[in-house]
Order: sequence, then C-alpha cells, then structure tokens
Amino acid sequence: MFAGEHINTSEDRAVLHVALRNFDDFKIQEAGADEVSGVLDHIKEFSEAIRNGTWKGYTGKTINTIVNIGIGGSDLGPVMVTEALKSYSKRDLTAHFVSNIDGTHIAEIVRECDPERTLFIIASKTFTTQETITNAESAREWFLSSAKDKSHVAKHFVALSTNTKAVTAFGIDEANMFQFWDWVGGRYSLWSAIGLSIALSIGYDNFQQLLQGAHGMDKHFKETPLENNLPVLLAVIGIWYNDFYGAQTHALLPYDQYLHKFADYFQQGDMESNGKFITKNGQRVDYQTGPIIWGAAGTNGQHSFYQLVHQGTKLIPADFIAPATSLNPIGGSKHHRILLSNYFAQPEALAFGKTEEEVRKEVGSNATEALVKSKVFEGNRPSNSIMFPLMTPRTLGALIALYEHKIFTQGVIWGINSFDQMGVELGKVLAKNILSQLDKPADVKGHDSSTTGLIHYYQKYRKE
Ligand SMILES: O=P(O)(O)OC[C@H]1O[C@@H](O)[C@H](O)[C@@H](O)[C@@H]1O
Repeated sequence: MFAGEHINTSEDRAVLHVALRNFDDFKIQEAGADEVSGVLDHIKEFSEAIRNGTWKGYTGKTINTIVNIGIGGSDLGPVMVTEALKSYSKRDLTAHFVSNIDGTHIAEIVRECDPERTLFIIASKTFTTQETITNAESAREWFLSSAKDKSHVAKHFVALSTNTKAVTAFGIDEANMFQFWDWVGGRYSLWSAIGLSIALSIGYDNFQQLLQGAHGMDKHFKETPLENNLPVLLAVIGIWYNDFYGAQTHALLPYDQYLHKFADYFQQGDMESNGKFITKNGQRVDYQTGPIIWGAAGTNGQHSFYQLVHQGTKLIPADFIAPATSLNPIGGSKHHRILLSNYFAQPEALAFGKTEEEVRKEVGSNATEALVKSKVFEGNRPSNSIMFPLMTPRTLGALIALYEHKIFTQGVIWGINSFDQMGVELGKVLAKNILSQLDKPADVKGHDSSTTGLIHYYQKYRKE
C-alpha cells in the first residue's frame, strides 16, 4: 500500500489514502500524489473565506449553512467526523448532509435553509451516482426558484470529485471544484477533498490536525513490530473470534456521544471492504471473511440490546471506546464518571460473568431453580477496550486510521481485495431497468412473480 503498488487488483489501482495525510514523510510514487498539497491549499483558502465571511452569497450575505450532498463514502465520513468534532465546530455555521434518494431527505433539509445563505457541496468521486446527482439537481432547482439567475449557482454550489467533465456539465465552475484521484477509495475519502465540509465546520487547522493524527497511526502501522502493532492486534483478535469461534458480528460501542455515528461509518468501512467471498486469485474462500459491524453510542445500548450480548446464544466480540476526559464536564464531570463506570463495568461483566454459586448466595434458598439459572452470566465474552485522553481532531484521526489499517490487515490475511465493491453493482443495474418499466403495467417484463406482483401493486395504488 505505502509503495503505491496497485493492490486494488480488480480495478488495477493503487490504494493511497495514506498519501492524503503524508506530510512529505513517505516517498509515494503515483500520479497525483504531488498534487495533494495544492488541493489542501484550495480547501484552506475556501474554508477560510466561507468562515470569515469574505465569500458572499448572491445577495451579498454571508454563508450560514452548508449542505453536503453525497452518499456512501461521500457522506458517511463527513457526517461521522463533523458529529465527532462538533465541540470544535463553528456553531453559527450549520452543517446538513443529504444522502438518501428519498425526496423526504432533501425536502426536509431545505426547509431549514435560506437560499441566500446556503452553500451546497456536491460530493461524488464519480459524479455519476444516481442519488447524488438527482439530489444535486433538486437542490439547484430549489435554489434557482429563489435566485432566478443561473449565474448565481457559482456562489452557492461547489463540487468534490475526480470527474471534471461531469462537474462542469452540471454547471459548476471548474474553479469551484476540489479534485481528488482514483487511488482514493470512497470509504477512505474523508481525508481528501471529500472532507471539505469537515474543514468548513471545524476550520482548516483542525482538519489538518485530523490528518496529522491519521498520519501518526500510519507511521505506527508501517514501522511497529507486529506484536505491538495496534491495527495488527485488532485485526488478529478479530480473526480469532470470527474464524475460530464462529462470531458473526462485531460491535462498536463508543462511550462518547460525539461518536454516535462511528458504527455507521465503519459499517461501510469494514463491510464494503471485507464483505467478499472471492480471493484476489478468484478462488471461493472456505473460511469466514468480514464480520457484520453494528453498534450504538453510550449507555443507550445497555437498556436495549446488551441483554443478548450478555446472555444470548451468540458470541459478540465488541470494542468499547471512550475518552478519559469529557468535553462537556457538566456537574463537575458527574455524567462522565457515571458513563465511564459503565464503560469499565461492561467488559468486566462480559469477561467474568456471574456463576450459579454467586447467584444462589444472592437470591437465597427460596428462589426457584429457573430463577437461579436465568440470573447466571456465563462470562468469557471477549471485548477490546480503547481509551484516549480527550476527543481531539488528532485523536480522532488516529482512531479512524487504526480501524482502516485493521480492516486492511484482515483483508490481507483473508487474501481478498478490500478495495473494490463489486457487490453493490447488481442492485443498481436491476433498479435502472425497473425504473424504465414503472409507468405502465404492460412495460413490466422479465421479472419473477414476486417482483412483478409488487410493481403491479405499486402501479395500482400510487397517486401520482
Ligand atoms: O462518491 P461516489 O462516486 O458518488 O460514490 C458513492 C458511493 O457509491 C457506492 O455505490 C459505493 O458502494 C461507495 O463505495 C461509494 O462511496
């Protein structure tokens, strides 16, 4: 990876998100790697102009709202990071994210926007993604219904993409396009121009700290012997439970409200990278590969799904993640001490459980056998605890890179290509075909009876 070899073999591409946060440290040979700092300068200049108010909208007002329109890797990273670093954000610059093709998403968000003061950021590596282009067109329509004049689009729309031709065809000025390169995978792109909404929200200096933190983890990963290498340790522990103990899922459980999108983010990061049954050589694997990633923040999960984690029939390895210090130490950090007491208690309970003997002592001799058994915790349920001093941009950068390299290491051990995503294509092709058949029942052809029946039902009941 660091050498720039085309390890994404199916697409014949290098995998160089590490080049986006390199700071001239590693020597990377790949076309575009020397353009990274130029794009960072562009991000710096633009984000400062928006934040300090020198960039004005079409009526001369400053921008107070940004709307990132993107999906998958062009959405989840910016969403997760802006939430995680909200404490560092410019509070009078509201950040919204539109991803879903469901018109409700954009409709509800533009309700909260003033066209004179809103900047739309169209984030798409390919600039062909159906959801993003459709949402971007609707945003432009909404904007022009107030601004009237197409020349005003330049003040309110920018693009983050590798596809200059499609961006200019959409009507966005090339000067307002932030470039990146095909060696940046979508789910590894928050470090690239796709991070513009992050830089706008937390400021360029903080964005750079995020990159520095990731670079620190890159160096650790590249230079540390395997037995002390954090991404490698996480990777092999994960493989141990996945491949040798039959664990189907892996839970990400941050005890930090700011990380409430962390599991969503790594659902794509991990499942799109390692959800594959074919090796790089084209063999079907006869072992398990990527786990199902899920999770939720804080103590909320304890009052819903932890029952199954503690006493269910499934083995669920989990990562518990927390900062030692809260950015909101209200009540003399009363909340944080309670939060952390839970953060410490849960892995302990999972590991050591409660024996039948202990339960008997607790419930007394009058308790029924069934009650005694229902209170036993078998224990021996595995978890990793990750703790850091304080949530800062630098720490978050390192934390994200830790998981990125964990996923990469697992992919290497499983012999799969963690950097393509062929599995998302079939559904897209079928949907395109179905879209062309939705108008008339007579057009619905070539499907199984269930699909045909469903489409006919829709055609019968739709209002418009
Ligand atoms: O940035 P783009 O080109 O619009 O792509 C968005 C997403 O599109 C999806 O189809 C891919 O599975 C993701 O990996 C990708 O992040």
